[in-house]
Amino acid sequence: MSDADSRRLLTQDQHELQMVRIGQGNGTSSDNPSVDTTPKLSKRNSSERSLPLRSYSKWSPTEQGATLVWRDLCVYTNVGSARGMKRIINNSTGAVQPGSLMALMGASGSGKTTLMSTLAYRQQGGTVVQGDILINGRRVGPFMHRISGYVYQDDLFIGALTVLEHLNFMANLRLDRRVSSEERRLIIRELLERTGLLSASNTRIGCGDDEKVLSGGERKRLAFAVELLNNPVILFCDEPTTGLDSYSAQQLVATLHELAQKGTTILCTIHQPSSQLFDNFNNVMLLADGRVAFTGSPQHALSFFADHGYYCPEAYNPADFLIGVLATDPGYEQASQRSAQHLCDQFAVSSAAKQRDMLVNLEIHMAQSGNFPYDTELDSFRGVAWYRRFYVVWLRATLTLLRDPTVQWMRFLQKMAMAFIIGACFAGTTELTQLGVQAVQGTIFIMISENTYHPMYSVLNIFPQGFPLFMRETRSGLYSTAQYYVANILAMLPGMIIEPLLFVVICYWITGLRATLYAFGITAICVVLVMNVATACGCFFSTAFNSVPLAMAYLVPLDYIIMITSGIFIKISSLPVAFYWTQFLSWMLYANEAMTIAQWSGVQNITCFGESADLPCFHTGQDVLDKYSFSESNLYRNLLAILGIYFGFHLLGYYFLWRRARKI
Ligand SMILES: Nc1ncnc2c1ncn2[C@@H]1O[C@H](COP(=O)(O)OP(=O)(O)OP(=O)(O)O)[C@@H](O)[C@H]1O
Repeated sequence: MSDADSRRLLTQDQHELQMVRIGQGNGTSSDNPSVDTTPKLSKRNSSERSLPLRSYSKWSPTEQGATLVWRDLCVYTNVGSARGMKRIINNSTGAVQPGSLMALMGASGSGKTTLMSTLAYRQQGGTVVQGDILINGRRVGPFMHRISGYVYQDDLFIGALTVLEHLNFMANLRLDRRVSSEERRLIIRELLERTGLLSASNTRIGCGDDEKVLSGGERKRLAFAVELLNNPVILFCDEPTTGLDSYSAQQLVATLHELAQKGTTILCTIHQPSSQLFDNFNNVMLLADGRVAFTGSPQHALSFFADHGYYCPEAYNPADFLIGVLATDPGYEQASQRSAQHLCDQFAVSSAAKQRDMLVNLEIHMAQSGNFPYDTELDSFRGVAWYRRFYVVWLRATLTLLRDPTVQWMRFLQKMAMAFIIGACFAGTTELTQLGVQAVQGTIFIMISENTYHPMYSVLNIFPQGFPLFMRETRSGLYSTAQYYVANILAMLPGMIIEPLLFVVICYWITGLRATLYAFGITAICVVLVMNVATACGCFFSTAFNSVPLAMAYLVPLDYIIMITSGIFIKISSLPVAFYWTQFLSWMLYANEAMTIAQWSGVQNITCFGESADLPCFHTGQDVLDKYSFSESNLYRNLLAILGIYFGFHLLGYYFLWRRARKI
């Protein structure tokens, strides 16, 4: 019998629904909730899981396990100013108890990810949540990041790191500050063993085109290992088996089952699990278009569907059957939506729904009537100090830079090659003659532009590329936007000093510019500042725009403005009034003036053209400075101005990153 046929079979006689217990094996024995009869559920001892209701005396998910309930939950998302808000989750009510492994299933687009991320307090920015979500009677809040783990559908890692390094960084950011480094090492080792990653601990995670990278299954297991670091009492997994072969998927779900048996509450969205995989779940919630079509045990799901005319054929995968009934058939959209909605209506008035509501109402009642301190357990956690977080983020950014040849080494080699080429082109031309003046000014301009354009464009990708991971980690409270931004800038800084310095050393001496320590020092300082300010400008554009092409589209006109006002192409005093302000942004102008002063200050003996006394001639360095409207007294002002622009761009860069992080 085909799936479509089975879906259309109507029931002959309606069975009375069996009472569905929410949380198989967990009897709701506490009829008198005022008595604290709950045994302390050591999270790691499944034999003590007989009583699901928490104690009334205190709030302690670690001891009692986490009971997650939600009632009348609606989630709306903003779909643009013209279309307003779209309801994605529609009056959903449900409960998951300690020790249960619940599968959240439904057709694609039914709202599984949205529901789960909302329950985990990790919903997208711009969504509006209505209704109650409680953990052991306490409304969910930022504390969820501390007591829960969330394995995302798409794994995001820094490919340059090894498995062990990644776990170390995460342990440093997530674990209590009092966990010693030896304990941390043992925790990581245990997790590597548990997730079968021990042999891959020194393998680079990789990012696809690397030679040695983790397989899809290993990446998934690494994502799990990270989430298990701080021993979460509740674990959310978004399609953890997608992309895995059946053996890896089976192993992964078996690990989840084991975890659940030890008392962890697990909620897991899953796509078309095999029958064998499906057997591991002791609870299932079925969604159709944001509504709950069923919640309870998988066996009861099948009998509920059968009661309403949908028989699962023998030897047919029950998970496929349940999802198939709720899915929209192409060509029969309205009919299949109507039948799914009908099932949702039937479930809403079923005894299974009433049983679920009892537990949910009891938890909400306890939340409203209970009078016990909530924060005692959370207060005992000591997060990592801010400077330690900063150090870890900086170290990670530095390692990433060092290991990514396209960011650091290629650029470095290219810069050295350019220094030799420029030096060779101008070698022997920078004499104290009229032609020498042109050659010196040309060398200065080339040195400035070489250290402006390439660095500026090469960092455009830095923030967009790391943005998804940054968002995920910053939302989990691992670090702040400021820590991330400054750590990344500081990680780049050594390269941004060493690279231009080597460039100047090579280029300056090959071209034969003015051989005094003063002139060389000022030139070197200017070139270092120019490279840093250009990078700061690139960072600003990379945080202000969503994509590199968009950032480039706006950066190119700015480049021209800065170049035109560099003092080489037009005398600044003759700029049209409308463009007069542009010179204040031009670090090329400030650097050009400072480097020109360093080359020509105090020079008295420039040789004139021999042939004609009528030709214009620079006799002294002052003549050269006058030609460009430069003034010796501006030297230090120029250096300070470049520094000012540098900080200005970074402040703007930080501001835009902060703004984007807040919006999403
Ligand atoms: N930010 C958003 N803006 C507009 N629509 C959204 C947004 N987020 C989710 N949706 C819509 O809400 C519905 C539910 O999305 P969700 O990702 O929760 O479904 P899902 O069941 O997890 O799907 P899948 O199994 O394919 O991952 C989809 O129709 C989706 O297009």
